[in-house]
Amino acid sequence: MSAPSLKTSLPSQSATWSALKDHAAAMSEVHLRDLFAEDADRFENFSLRLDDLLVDVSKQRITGETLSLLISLAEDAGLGAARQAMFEGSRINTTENRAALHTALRNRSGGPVLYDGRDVMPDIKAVLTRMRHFTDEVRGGAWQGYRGDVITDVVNIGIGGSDLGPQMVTQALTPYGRDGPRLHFVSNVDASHLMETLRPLDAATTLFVIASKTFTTQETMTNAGSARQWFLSSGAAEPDIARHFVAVSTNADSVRAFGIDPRNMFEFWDWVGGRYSLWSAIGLPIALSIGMDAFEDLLAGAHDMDRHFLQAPLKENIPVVLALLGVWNANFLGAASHAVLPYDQYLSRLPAYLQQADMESNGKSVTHAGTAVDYSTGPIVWGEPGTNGQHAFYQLIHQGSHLIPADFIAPLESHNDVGQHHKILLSNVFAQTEALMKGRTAEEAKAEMQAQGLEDATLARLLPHRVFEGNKPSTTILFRKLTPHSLGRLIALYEHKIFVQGVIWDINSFDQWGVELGKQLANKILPELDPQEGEAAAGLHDSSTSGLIQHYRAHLLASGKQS
Ligand SMILES: O=P(O)(O)OC[C@H]1O[C@H](O)[C@H](O)[C@@H](O)[C@@H]1O
Repeated sequence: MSAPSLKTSLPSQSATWSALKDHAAAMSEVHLRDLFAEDADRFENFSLRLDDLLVDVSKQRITGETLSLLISLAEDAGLGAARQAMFEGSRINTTENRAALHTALRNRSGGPVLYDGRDVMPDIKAVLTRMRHFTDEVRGGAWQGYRGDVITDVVNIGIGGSDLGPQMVTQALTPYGRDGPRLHFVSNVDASHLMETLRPLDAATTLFVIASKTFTTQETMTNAGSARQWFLSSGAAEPDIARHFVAVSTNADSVRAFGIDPRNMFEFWDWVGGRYSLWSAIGLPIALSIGMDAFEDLLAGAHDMDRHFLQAPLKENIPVVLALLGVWNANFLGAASHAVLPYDQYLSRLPAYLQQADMESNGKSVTHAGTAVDYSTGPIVWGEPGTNGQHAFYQLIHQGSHLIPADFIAPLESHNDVGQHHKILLSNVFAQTEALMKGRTAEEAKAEMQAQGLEDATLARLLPHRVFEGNKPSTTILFRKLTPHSLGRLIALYEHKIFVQGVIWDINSFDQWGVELGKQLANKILPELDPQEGEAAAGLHDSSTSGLIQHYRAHLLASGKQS
């Protein structure tokens, strides 16, 4: 299918956008406390469910009218057709002329998915079968290292989408990975990352997964080359590389050129975006850790969310509603950022994962047609697990000068049912969302200080500091337990949320041209760092960049490390 046609006007020029602006102005004096006071069923009226997943949006600054207007905005944007186009393999990534078919990777329907008239499902299934065979062999001990040992450690070398997804998921599913090899992730080109990871490892029992969609990424190729050297310096010979290096890529030629046998390559395709690729062979480290059955549960969880996203009416559609609330908060209430606060230590990399998923997707300033937008697009995504964040940056969320909508994410059951820990954890989730919503009025703060017996003068001095405005929006996402299935569903929920926002803002969520310039300049500067190259840096750059280059070259000369 070809790309959808380009729009000629901005969404901000629509009548619905104006109506939303008027509505936001009318809502500006309304406090969340009033909305709860007016509607005893607000929780029921503004929470969404899918099986054991509960998404409570009642603490968002919305009314029924807000949601209706936002749904009109989604309809104006042609969300239904756009969603269909993505699932059906249209080339919705218009600047790279590609589809974004990550949903096919987890398609469990048994039906075909056509791309350019060809069903992609047989290729997907073939790779899944190869992944099953390989991971069974490694986990079962049939795959042996060059000295006949079982593999005890797997090092994934990749960056961005070839690192964050597998790393976040592997960590999140630690309880399911106890019978698999230990997983390590090396991404940074800073050699300290690689060397500290390799230091305790034995080359004879270590398997490297070189993960790169393009197989040209500077960091990954540099780390992979050094890992190969480390491996060979352990006493292994060139032919032993076949037992210890596998590749995950779309680029068979470069894999071969690197010296990895294409039989040890797990393929994926250009219609899988890097940040949407954990469902493909990029998920190999996940499958090595938790086993292929559990990996397929992860896919099944994502597929459940895909079906919900495709089928549920817009106002009951969880990714759609979360996307619309993000638009409301960003474009009509002025929020520039969005906090992701998982109350689950296993999900500690979720904020980092969602930073790439969201900010690389929706950090754009022109529409599909190339017109500059006059509204804000993707928010700054950040966060840390609770309760840690409460003792660090929550102060700013409660009393700072920025409006920071937050997602609180928590399972009802812990994998470590010890004492009161989980109840304490959940009591903090509920308390934080309540405090953010309600705040503390001057009367309440005064009464509390009077009860503490503070003198009038002290009370008057402290009062402004002890008042909380409240009215801070949050969403609470609860589910029974963190499992491969519930995690797959949660990730797909965020993927679709990001997609819907891209549709509303009329931006291409699937390219990342902004990353290119820095890469190009780094490649240009690298040879200039060599002091043997004369005065290479002079005149080629601005005075700051040249000055920094010269400073480093002078250091190399002075320290005698010329090359
Ligand atoms: O998988 P690779 O081709 O090595 O790419 C790794 C990453 O690098 C790029 O800079 C992109 O911005 C990311 O979207 C991508 O995930």
